[in-house]
Amino acid sequence: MSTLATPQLNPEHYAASIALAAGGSLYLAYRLSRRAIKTLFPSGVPGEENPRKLATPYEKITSRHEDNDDLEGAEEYDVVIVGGGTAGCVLAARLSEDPNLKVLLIEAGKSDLLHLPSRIPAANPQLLESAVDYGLSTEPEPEMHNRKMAWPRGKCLGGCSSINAMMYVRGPAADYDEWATKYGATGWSWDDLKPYFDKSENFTPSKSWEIDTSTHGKGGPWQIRYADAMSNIYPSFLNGCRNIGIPVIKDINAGQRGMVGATRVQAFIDNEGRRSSAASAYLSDEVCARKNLKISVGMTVTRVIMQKGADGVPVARGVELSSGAHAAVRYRVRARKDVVLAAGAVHTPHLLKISGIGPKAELKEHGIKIVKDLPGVGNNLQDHMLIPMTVNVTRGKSLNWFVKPDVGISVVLRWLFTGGGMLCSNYSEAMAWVRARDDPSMADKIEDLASSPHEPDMELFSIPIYYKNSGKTLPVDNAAEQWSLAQIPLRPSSTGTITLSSKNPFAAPVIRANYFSTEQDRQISIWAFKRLCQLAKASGIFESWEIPKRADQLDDGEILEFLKESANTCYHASCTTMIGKEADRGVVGNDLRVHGVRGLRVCDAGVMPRIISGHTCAPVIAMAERFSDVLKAEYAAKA
Ligand SMILES: Cc1cc2nc3c(=O)[nH]c(=O)nc-3n(C[C@H](O)[C@H](O)[C@H](O)COP(=O)(O)OP(=O)(O)OC[C@H]3O[C@@H](n4cnc5c(N)ncnc54)[C@H](O)[C@@H]3O)c2cc1C
Repeated sequence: MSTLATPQLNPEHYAASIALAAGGSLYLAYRLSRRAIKTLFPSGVPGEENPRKLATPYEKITSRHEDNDDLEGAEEYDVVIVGGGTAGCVLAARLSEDPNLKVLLIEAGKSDLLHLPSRIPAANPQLLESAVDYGLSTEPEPEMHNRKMAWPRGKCLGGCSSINAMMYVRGPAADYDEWATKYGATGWSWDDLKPYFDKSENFTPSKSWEIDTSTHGKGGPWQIRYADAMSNIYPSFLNGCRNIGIPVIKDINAGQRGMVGATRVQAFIDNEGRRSSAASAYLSDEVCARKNLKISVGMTVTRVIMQKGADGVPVARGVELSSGAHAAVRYRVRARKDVVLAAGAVHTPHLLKISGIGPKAELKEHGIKIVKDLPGVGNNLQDHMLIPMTVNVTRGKSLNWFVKPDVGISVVLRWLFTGGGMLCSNYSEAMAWVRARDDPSMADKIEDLASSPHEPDMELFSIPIYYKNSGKTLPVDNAAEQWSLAQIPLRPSSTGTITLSSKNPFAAPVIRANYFSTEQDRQISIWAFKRLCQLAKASGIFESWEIPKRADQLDDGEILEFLKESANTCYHASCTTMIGKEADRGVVGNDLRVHGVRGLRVCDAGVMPRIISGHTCAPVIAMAERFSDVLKAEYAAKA
């Protein structure tokens, strides 16, 4: 009978193995805790909080300080960028690549790195109404049961890119071509912007969803990938799409013509499982160490200082800034070349008006000295809505379990130490781009407002969890398996306004979105609601209706009532300082120069001539990338 030989343990080898294992564990523990400590206590946080180091204290605030445009002795920069948000971070990083340009970036909030939830992808709903949100809301919306609707806007470095849902969507190529052909925005077509989408991007391919990566950028600062910690609902969403005739396509960002189909969502999340905001991507340690770039945080620009040039044309010579509404001292800086407003589609028109540039009647009403009567400022506000519904699905599908407090702690620790797990999810799994206008039942109800007869007018969108009140209301029942499906009407015909509540720069602007103010917008949303019902039922996991109950039995009137109650902004405010001719409500020209004044540019979501049929963050970044090159070339030509 043979016996198995027992391995002989050599005591020396044994000790060495134990030492190796202990050393390895210690090293791993060190690496893991270093990551956690670095995340909790970031070093190298960008931004100077002391204004005296960057600007010149000017005078005590008096009732007449607004009439004083004196910049004598003020600290000088070549370019002063107002707003360190999505566009502002890109501009600061790219312009300061030229060591001959002295650049100042001024941000009202502080660094996003100081606000941990901003780093955690799954914490994005918790950022709304937090310290990094301005906490704005609309006026009572007449067509939405007079609801005052919350309008989040990021107040920190990175701006909205530091608080948003991280969905990376470039938008249809035809939309950019429409900017150039229909709105005369020469230089902003797809072919003009495509190289800048690529330049900004560092795409990490996914093993679970392979795409042709040649249409993406590699080596840019902005980290893009598929969020890998997903529920198992997205295949059912795609299945439902297929079953109701929506094709599944691999990549929505490939720049193809005819961008209709369903797909998985790409996100700006880095390979450490953290949000890749415009600030974390562009304001790297290397960029922040540049001697020619200064970043002022916690300072609000209260007006642009305009002086008359020798030819009588108003010129932006600098800006005034303040640490808060009750601060006794204001500071000033001079801009030798340009002041660039990148304060976003809500605050840029606000600041222009406070600085005397806007519709004459409104400026007069608030007692503001008129520098330039420019009727387009703050008009033509365009936005998308997000309107969810929720269904109950079969077991083992939804992420409702994940927001239980006891589950939460282990999930947080996993993310903190390893950068993995459910906290890497932005809840945005899959989307479909469709054309309501192609449905024969809609032919006599709506116009085709898409940028071409092949591009989408509606987005359908999968959220693998109970979703209400922009995600702020948590699931009532963690054990329930629930799935939310949302519509985002991509081509709204309703437009709104941003106006002044007073000439106090710290007073919140007045927002009127005017959602659903056209029959077109109401009809297309009723159609999308019905389409989502079909999709849910065709998904293979549908059990029953949750919000609203009896969804598929509601008549059009009841559907409209539900939509009015449950719609929120999709946070895509745009077009308030659009590129275009002055006579057509345009505020800036193709070189983003404000009409009728010199030395003043705008670069943010406000300059879009028509809201993009997609999500707005990637377009803003690409536009800021291109505009940086435009400015650098212009300055070089004059040098
Ligand atoms: C909650 C939310 C979710 C979103 N989800 C997505 C998404 O998933 N995908 C997507 O593509 N888009 C999304 N968006 C939209 C997208 O993020 C924005 O359209 C885009 O980031 C806007 O960039 P911006 O540069 O125009 O403005 P912002 O990024 O808002 O930057 C403006 C900056 O200016 C600063 N500022 C304003 N006034 C002053 C002043 N007077 N002085 C100094 N600083 C000032 C602000 O504090 C802010 O930092 C979302 C937006 C929000 C709010």
